[in-house]
Amino acid sequence: MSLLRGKLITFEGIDGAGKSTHLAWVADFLQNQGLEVVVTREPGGTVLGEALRELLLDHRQTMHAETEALLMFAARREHLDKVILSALQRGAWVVSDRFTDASFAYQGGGRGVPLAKLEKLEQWCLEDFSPDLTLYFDVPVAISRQRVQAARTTDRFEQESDLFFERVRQAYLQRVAEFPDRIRVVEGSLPLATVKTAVAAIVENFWSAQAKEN
Ligand SMILES: Nc1ncnc2c1ncn2[C@@H]1O[C@H](COP(=O)(O)OP(=O)(O)OP(=O)(O)O)[C@@H](O)[C@H]1O
Ligand SMILES: Cc1cn([C@H]2C[C@H](O)[C@@H](COP(=O)(O)O)O2)c(=O)[nH]c1=O
Repeated sequence: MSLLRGKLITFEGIDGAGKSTHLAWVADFLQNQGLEVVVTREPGGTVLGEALRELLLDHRQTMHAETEALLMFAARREHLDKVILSALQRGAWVVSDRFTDASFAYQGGGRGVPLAKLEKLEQWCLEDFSPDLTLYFDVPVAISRQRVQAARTTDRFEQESDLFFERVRQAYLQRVAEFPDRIRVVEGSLPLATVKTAVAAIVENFWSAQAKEN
């Protein structure tokens, strides 16, 4: 993994936190610095991953919480193999809408899958690999619910209760406390322009630090 020349930036947060809205802008910014940028998402990013996504998000499906966790990590293993590692090895920067933190938040916090089991899966699938920078968009559950319901028909996760999303949010905040150097918090409930300024500051600082190192 030490031969990787590119960087992985991940976007995290509960549904409707504003990740996708800002991800496109970040990809444009990095491209304008002359970088090759690969935009991807989880679950998904590969043919198999997108097929698993269809099943995982389909509100007609029911599955055991640990089955859900295993499918998330299966999709991630494929994503790492087919998209992320090869891109990083050739020097591209990868911007992913969600990655492993989501499994700890949704399957761990939301569904109650023991963290020790998720840690084992993470170690198995990723070994010592982790994102270089994570932007966590923090929003109160009530705001995320309003945004999702206004924007589209809801999927299997989005149909979960407010209590589920409170647990997911708390689990994300626990990840923030655990990985303070990697995960940066963005106040996603502020007006769009203010959020964009905050995102820009984080990404531009990260980019400048990397550019100075090389
Ligand atoms: N800061 C903001 N203020 C007001 N509305 C916002 C803000 N950020 C995003 N939105 C709106 O909220 C909705 C959800 O945003 P977006 O799709 O970016 O969220 P997301 O985190 O990617 O959600 P999901 O994980 O469910 O895909 C969109 O309609 C978007 O325009
Ligand atoms: C990677 C990952 C995702 N999820 C959940 C979180 C979201 O509700 C959906 C993905 O939908 P989005 O609109 O693309 O955000 O999947 C999860 O539960 N666990 C995971 O590891």
